[in-house]
Amino acid sequence: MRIGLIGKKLGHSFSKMIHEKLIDQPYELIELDEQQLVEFMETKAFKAINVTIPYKETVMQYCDEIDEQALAIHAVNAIVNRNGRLIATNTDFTGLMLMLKQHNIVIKDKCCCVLGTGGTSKTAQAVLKAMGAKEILVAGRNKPAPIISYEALKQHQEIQVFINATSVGMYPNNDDQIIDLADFGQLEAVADVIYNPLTTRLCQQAEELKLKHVNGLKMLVAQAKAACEFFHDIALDDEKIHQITDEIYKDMANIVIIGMPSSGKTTLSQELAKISDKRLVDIDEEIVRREQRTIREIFDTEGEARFREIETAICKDLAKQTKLIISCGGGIIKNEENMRSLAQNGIIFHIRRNLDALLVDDSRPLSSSKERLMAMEKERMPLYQKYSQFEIDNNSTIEAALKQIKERFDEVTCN
Ligand SMILES: Nc1ncnc2c1ncn2[C@@H]1O[C@H](COP(=O)(O)OP(=O)(O)OP(=O)(O)O)[C@@H](O)[C@H]1O
Ligand SMILES: O=C(O)C1=C[C@@H](O)[C@@H](O)[C@H](O)C1
Ligand SMILES: [Mg+2]
Repeated sequence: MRIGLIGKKLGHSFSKMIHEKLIDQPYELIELDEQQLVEFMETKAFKAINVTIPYKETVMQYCDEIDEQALAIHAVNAIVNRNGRLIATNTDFTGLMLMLKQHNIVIKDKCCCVLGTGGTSKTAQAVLKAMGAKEILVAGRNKPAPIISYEALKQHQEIQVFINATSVGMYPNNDDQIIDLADFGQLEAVADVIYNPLTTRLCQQAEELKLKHVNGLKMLVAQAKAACEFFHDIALDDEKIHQITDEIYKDMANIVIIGMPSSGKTTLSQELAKISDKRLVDIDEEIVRREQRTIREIFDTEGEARFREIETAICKDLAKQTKLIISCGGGIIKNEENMRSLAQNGIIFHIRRNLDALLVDDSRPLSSSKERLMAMEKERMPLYQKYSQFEIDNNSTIEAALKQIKERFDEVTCN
């Protein structure tokens, strides 16, 4: 009997990967159109299923028992077939609650606001209620009161916690952000249900403002863990949630390599690619490939400003992808926007090599003499440091630098 996830489009789902890490049992992604759904539910030819968009409400009519939470939310995401009886629950509820608790996001007696009015918003509202929120505000577009418009939200200075239950900021619209967190003086924490990108703009701003924040990957894993327990009637350790979230985070994350010209970025990126299953891309090479001309030609004919524009466009495009090793041009840090984009899915390593070892290169206008390199280092070093999570000393062997990168990468956890 089958176990898996049903939904309309499942190409991007992580559920198979997560469930197979939770328990040694096959888990299928089962795409169904509306017609196929009816047959699938009527024949009950499954042992247990998760349900995702757009069928979380539709499946309710086939269930024999639906628990209180799922009824209150009016959505089901997990169904188990017990001798022909379909028993249903909503583990998104459990997942979101676990995620908030594990990140010490206090809800009790707080004024909370859910962004969005769809199914996930209903789940979030139910969780906040169950966790004892003092007040639950809901913001949405073109909806009558009590839904608050995004424009009017600023008037609610009492908000302490936001939960983003919209898809604003989700791939491929990674630059979008639904509200400006700086408008809210009492704000303590932000939870975002989105997990692609790994860090949304909203979470990036929360980080800048030193607010507690958490992304949707943990919720996804936590709801899968609850579903797995429900399906197999077992109890799993909560620690599994952290462990699997971190594994997926590291698996998906890009490794971004920055540093001064000739500090060793390309060499180290190539070595890294040999020992990982991430795909190597070099932004400078990508520019040449897409533009069909050399960087020198772009500089000479259209100037540095135009080169930087092209670099930013390609950088943003690559930054949206996952599982890459991105070797950057030395000047990538000149534009803050580049670094914000790269940080959404990336772990950024700064390769540091002593000025004496850097190559003077006549053919490069910006590093054509020792003096120019020195001036460049003075200008850029604070930026390399500001934008990197880890600094890697590359003054010994390549192997030694590679070892540092591997060790630092192993330490990384999903926030
Ligand atoms: N630890 C090291 N030991 C010896 N040689 C090194 C070391 N690191 C880098 N190099 C050498 O320095 C030169 C520049 O390295 P590489 O091309 O990887 O740098 P880069 O940062 O990619 O430079 P660019 O800014 O041109 O892209 C290469 O010849 C490389 O072999
Ligand atoms: O994308 C997915 O794999 C899922 C998303 C949510 O709807 C979950 O409720 C569902 O169990 C799995
Ligand atoms: Mg290089």
